[in-house]
Amino acid sequence: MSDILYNDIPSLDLNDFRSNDPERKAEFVKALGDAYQNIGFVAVKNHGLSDELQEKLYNNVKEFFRLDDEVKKKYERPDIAGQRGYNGKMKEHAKGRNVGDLKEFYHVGQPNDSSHPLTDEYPDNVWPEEVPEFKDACLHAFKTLEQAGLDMLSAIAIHLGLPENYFQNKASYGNSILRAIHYYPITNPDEVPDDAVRAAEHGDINLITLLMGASADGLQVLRKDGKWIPITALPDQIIVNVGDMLARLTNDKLKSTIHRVVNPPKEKMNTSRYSIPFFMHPRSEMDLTCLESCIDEENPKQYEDMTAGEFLDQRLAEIGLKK
Ligand SMILES: O=C(O)CCC(=O)C(=O)O
Ligand SMILES: [Fe+2]
Repeated sequence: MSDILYNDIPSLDLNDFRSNDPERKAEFVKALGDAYQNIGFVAVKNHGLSDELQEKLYNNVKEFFRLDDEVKKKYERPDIAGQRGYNGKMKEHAKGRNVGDLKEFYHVGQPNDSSHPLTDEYPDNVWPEEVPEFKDACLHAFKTLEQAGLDMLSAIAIHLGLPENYFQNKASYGNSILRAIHYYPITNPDEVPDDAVRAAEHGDINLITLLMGASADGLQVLRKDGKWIPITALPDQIIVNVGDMLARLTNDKLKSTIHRVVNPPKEKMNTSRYSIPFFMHPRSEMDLTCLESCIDEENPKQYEDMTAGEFLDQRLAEIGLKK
């Protein structure tokens, strides 16, 4: 299985897993496990986000990014490493790089829930007063993607031989982030640094990422033979990929595959691209120590023991968001 070179990422139907038909469920888990041990990415339909919700979300996100930079800057929160609110152009760079990405983005985190004991762990969300429906659309998408993510993690747990509910109390009400990204138009390509790109190659930090909007050109994944494969999701699919936290926990049995967003050709540099990833994080206290079942003579332990919170802090410093 691990020798296969995919030309495209596998497509799955989340309703197969959500059905009570043991055969459909088992086939879903098998296909997911095979894909995650190989290329680390799948495309998934029946994720629960309706067309109406996606349209409402994108309309509000576009309206926000159309505001003047001076207005958007009111919503910056450098004191919390930009983990809520607006992050300006070229602020973030991939680990190991100095040049910032050609993007601006807005972070929405776990909403406060006074009935939850962890509510004080999370900073308050920031909402733009100029776009009144932004809040409602983001929170609705957050909760829908969180549920889809929990279902994906149940399937991953089964694949790993863990109890189906292994991730539930670790990843429900976790430190997840919905990130609305605007890859802004470049009117004068000569003005940006030669090596600046929309999103330089990177692995995601979190457990899994659920990505809305990969139907637009630009996203590519690095296949293990070194070839970049363009991702072309259908409009009714989201992309779900393994992040570095899940790779750590599984001692790289599940692959956090390097990916990037390339610039359009010069004549199209003055166009926008939007995407909305949901970075599914566990609660900060989750222990990411490699699972014993993923360590053997052929696969010696790759990572030191760390909690999710410690790993996140380390990475935020490495990508320029935390000083
Ligand atoms: O914009 C995309 O299609 C992907 C973005 C991404 O990889 C990220 O934000 O981690
Ligand atoms: Fe990413």
